[in-house]
Amino acid sequence: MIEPLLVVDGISKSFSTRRGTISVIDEISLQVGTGEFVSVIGPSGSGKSTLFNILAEQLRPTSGSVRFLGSRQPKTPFSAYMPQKDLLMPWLTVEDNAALGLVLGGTRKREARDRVRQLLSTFRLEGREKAYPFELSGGMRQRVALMRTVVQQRPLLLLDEPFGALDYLTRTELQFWLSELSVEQGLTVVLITHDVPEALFLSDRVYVLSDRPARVQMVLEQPAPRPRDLSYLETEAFTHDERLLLAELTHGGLRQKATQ
Ligand SMILES: Nc1ncnc2c1ncn2[C@@H]1O[C@H](COP(=O)(O)OP(=O)(O)OP(=O)(O)O)[C@@H](O)[C@H]1O
Repeated sequence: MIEPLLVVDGISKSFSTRRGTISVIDEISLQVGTGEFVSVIGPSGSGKSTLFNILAEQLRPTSGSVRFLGSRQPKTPFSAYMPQKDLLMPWLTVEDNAALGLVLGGTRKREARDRVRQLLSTFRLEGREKAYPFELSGGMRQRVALMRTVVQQRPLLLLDEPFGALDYLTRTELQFWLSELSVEQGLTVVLITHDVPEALFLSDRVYVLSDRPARVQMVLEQPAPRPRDLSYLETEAFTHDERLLLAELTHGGLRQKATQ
């Protein structure tokens, strides 16, 4: 039994607006164990970012509970969050951009740079530490942004569509790399994605959300050992689950819309 790190128990979230109260999340429960890779996939506008903001302790649920069970450093958040956009500062070098999260959290610049340098080869950025963002490819920029998140050594990583804006080949290359990295570094990850193959390829478990208000519509376990390689994409388990998920997300969504 994998030690649970995050336990989300029946959380709901609603917002008061001028047009009344809107319910965005409805009784979502999920669990993430130490070292697990979990994906959350759902239709656009279903409430994924709201869920992430709750997991990142930026928002409180209206009801239900979120428990973080791993130990955290005093006064630091439990998770490190990588948003969709890389948010690299154009005037900072690769190493200073990667160190920024640590520096903002109070680590001295020198120590932060040292920690970043130890990760440069893992993130395939050796020799590029003095480069500026405009000198980097899209894939490199995302690796810098991910390094900024990983170097903080928080118990939980929250990745919000990290490869959504990249071209197909770069995205695929980074998915393979992230699969290896997450196992090598023992990362515990929750990933938001719209990309069905990405969710299945990377994850131990995929939570499929319904249209708003988001409920857990389906949970797909992916028991094949990680990291996976190209051959996993040809397995019967993968193609079966890919079809199932696509049907759920398209037909399920359409069915719901038709009855609303
Ligand atoms: N602070 C807020 N006040 C009112 N409504 C909000 C607020 N935050 C989010 N919403 C609404 O909640 C719904 C879900 O938004 P959210 O950004 O969580 O969806 P999402 O699944 O991440 O969308 P996408 O996939 O398009 O990024 C939207 O209808 C949004 O307008």
